[in-house]
Amino acid sequence: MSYSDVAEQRETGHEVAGSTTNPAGNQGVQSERARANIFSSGQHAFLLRSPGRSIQANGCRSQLPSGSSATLVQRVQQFFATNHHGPELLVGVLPFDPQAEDYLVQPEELTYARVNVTPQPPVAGQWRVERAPGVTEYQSMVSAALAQMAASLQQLPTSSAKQALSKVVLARSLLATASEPLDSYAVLSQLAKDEAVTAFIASLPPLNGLARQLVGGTPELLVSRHGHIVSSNPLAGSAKRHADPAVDKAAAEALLKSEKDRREHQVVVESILDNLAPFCRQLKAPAMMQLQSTASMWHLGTEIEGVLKNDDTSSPELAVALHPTPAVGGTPADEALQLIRKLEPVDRGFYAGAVGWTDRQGDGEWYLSLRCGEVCANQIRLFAGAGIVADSDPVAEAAETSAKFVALLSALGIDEQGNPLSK
Ligand SMILES: C=C(O[C@@H]1C=C(C(=O)O)C=C[C@H]1O)C(=O)O
Repeated sequence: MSYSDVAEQRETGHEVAGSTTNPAGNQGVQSERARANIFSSGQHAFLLRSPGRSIQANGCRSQLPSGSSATLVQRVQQFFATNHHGPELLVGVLPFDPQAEDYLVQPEELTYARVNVTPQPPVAGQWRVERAPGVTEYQSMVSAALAQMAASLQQLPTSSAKQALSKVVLARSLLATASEPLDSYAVLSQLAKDEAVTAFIASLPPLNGLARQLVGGTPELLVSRHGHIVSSNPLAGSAKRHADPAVDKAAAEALLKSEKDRREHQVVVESILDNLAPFCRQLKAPAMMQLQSTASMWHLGTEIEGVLKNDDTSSPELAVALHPTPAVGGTPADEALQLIRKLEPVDRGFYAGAVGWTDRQGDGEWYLSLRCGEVCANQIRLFAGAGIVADSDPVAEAAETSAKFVALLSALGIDEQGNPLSK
């Protein structure tokens, strides 16, 4: 039985037998304490809890040989063709940069049962936060991107204006250092309070012998494949949420009407439809973009669904075809990528890449790794980005990145300066 079958049964309320598999054939859903211990023990661990589905994978039975996105489909195919023992599933992370190396493993054991997470106190103690780049530098990066877009448009004859650089997503990062080691599971437990997001923890390749994990709560589905159904839920165009319901509603309405945000969103939808079309015999997206929200942000969103032409098209193949979408990269993708490499001072690593799983049948789910941080010992590096289009305002774009940091910073119990949040 594939993961999709199990998840489908869960969703429809049927009892699921054998929700945990491991080599000894043992069954059982772990206690939350046991789960938290796994995440702090340094062994390989993976947890993905989306609004409808959960998957938890512990241990590393074998690692998929790492490589760039160009070889992912072939490596995954080869893996399932030659590995016959253990769970028929790979879980892990794809980097933002398609030329960088991914990190996927076949776990020792799997749990599909709904993961309930009890909020635990965020890390206590003192924090120091360093910005890279600083806010003023970020605004200069946005101005540089705007200049590049104008130049790109000027260099092309009017008939080719569509090929000009029209969107680039620029990110900034915060390195937060605590006075004691960080507990990724406690950070996840705070993020998971927001039922609108897909909460995740994924082990990353160790750095200088130290265990690292990516922990986050993402609102965005890059792509999923269940049987012959393909789904994607791109978000682009954002506004901060407000405690006052009237102000919050006004912010949402203004976002829905904003010509600049609608254009920013449309670019993403078009790119996804163009890239999915060759794989699909049916493909549909609603004519109108919708408002979608998390606890701290409003977004413009579109739910895209397609029917595959060929059942051999796997979820890694679809993820590679789409990534990086202009929700996290830009358009044209290559030019945007070059500009990101040139302007951003900190390598994105696995931020704005994807986190997810694929099984032997090719089913799988890949979420964009957003609203996340890379945890190592007593540090966490956070990233947040904003889509820059022709009439972007550098000050407003910097403010948008601050708003996107709120989810993670609140989970840590601090503000952007590292001061404790008042209760
Ligand atoms: C890049 C991020 O978010 C992406 C960019 C968005 C935008 O520019 O409006 C909205 C959602 C995400 O697709 C981020 O959260 O860091």
